[in-house]
Amino acid sequence: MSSSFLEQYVKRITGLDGEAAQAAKAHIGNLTVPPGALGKLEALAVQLAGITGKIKPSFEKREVIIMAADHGVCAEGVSAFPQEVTPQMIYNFLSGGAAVNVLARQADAQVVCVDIGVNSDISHPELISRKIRFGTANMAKGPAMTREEAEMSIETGIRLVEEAVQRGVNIFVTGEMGIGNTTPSAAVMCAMTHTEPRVATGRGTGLDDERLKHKISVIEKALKLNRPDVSDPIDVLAKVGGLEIGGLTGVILGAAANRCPVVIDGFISSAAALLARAIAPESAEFMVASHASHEQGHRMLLQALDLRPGLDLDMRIGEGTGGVLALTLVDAACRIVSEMATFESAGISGSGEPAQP
Ligand SMILES: Cc1cc2ncn([C@H]3O[C@H](COP(=O)(O)O)[C@@H](O)[C@H]3O)c2cc1C
Ligand SMILES: O=C(O)c1cccnc1
Repeated sequence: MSSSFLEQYVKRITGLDGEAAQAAKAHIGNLTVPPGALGKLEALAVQLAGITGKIKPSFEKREVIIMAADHGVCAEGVSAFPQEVTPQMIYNFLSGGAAVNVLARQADAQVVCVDIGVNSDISHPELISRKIRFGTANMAKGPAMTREEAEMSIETGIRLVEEAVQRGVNIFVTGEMGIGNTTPSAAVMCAMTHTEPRVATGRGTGLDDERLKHKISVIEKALKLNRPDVSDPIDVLAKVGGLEIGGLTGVILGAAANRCPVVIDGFISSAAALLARAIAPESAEFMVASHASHEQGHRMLLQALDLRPGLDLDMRIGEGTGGVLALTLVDAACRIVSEMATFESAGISGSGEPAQP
């Protein structure tokens, strides 16, 4: 990494608070259920304690950051939808009508939409304009962007999180919009996890068999042509990534540096998580997996991240939808530790005592 900002910034990211995590584990062990019976919710409660240093945390101020950008590789016909859907959906987000808006309202989360690289001029009083360039270049013909632009995208995500933390936000959800973005996400996954494109690549918005085959060949071509240095996440991002993927990498790093949980949405967000972890391994400890997307490759990607998703709803849309839905699991984990009775307080016999004949 050559950026001195990033190099300095990631030094702030340190691991979980082991003492708080241990205390939460001990507390959960006393709750009125058989040991371990609350499954992943217990693990989540322990993680949240380790993240915040509090046994009974709560997350009132939640934000889903939707990074929006376009992709030059769309010229190869890798998406079932045209590129103009990216700005059209941005206006939909800003007027509250998209799937993520509905689910965010249910979860009481604020939706923030960022133009980090949309290929057209868009303006709206509520749109955060941080355009780095008008879409990436076509990675099937050369690098998607320069190293400087890749670094700038990460820095943009970090700065947005820093501003949000100043406003009191204490949990983040990753979201994105960018027609074509399952293609660079699959390419990033291939590079970072040494996976074959035919395994990592899915249908995105709904490609048929023939177009899926073509998408796989475009990703193979892009990887062969650009030869991303797999030991250098910024090089991978610059050569075969996307501006929103970089922005989300920054959101994850920013959340980790501020000791906030960051709920990882679907396939695109998980590709960003791979990059964040490669830049700062301890950032992984702040990630909460939301759902297993229906997109091919996502389960394998989550496995590579060592993340276990809480939800499995066959969703394949991104935007942050799975992430905001999973806030209910975060709330559940928080409520269990703060509201449940213990064996002692409820006067219930623990498993250590012999059963009455
Ligand atoms: C109407 C509409 C709304 C969306 N919301 C998220 N995506 C999702 O689909 C796109 C990725 O799929 P692909 O790589 O196949 O283009 C991204 O924009 C992603 O956010 C949408 C896509 C569409 C068409
Ligand atoms: O899992 C996702 O994030 C996803 C899947 C398909 C299309 N867009 C997003």
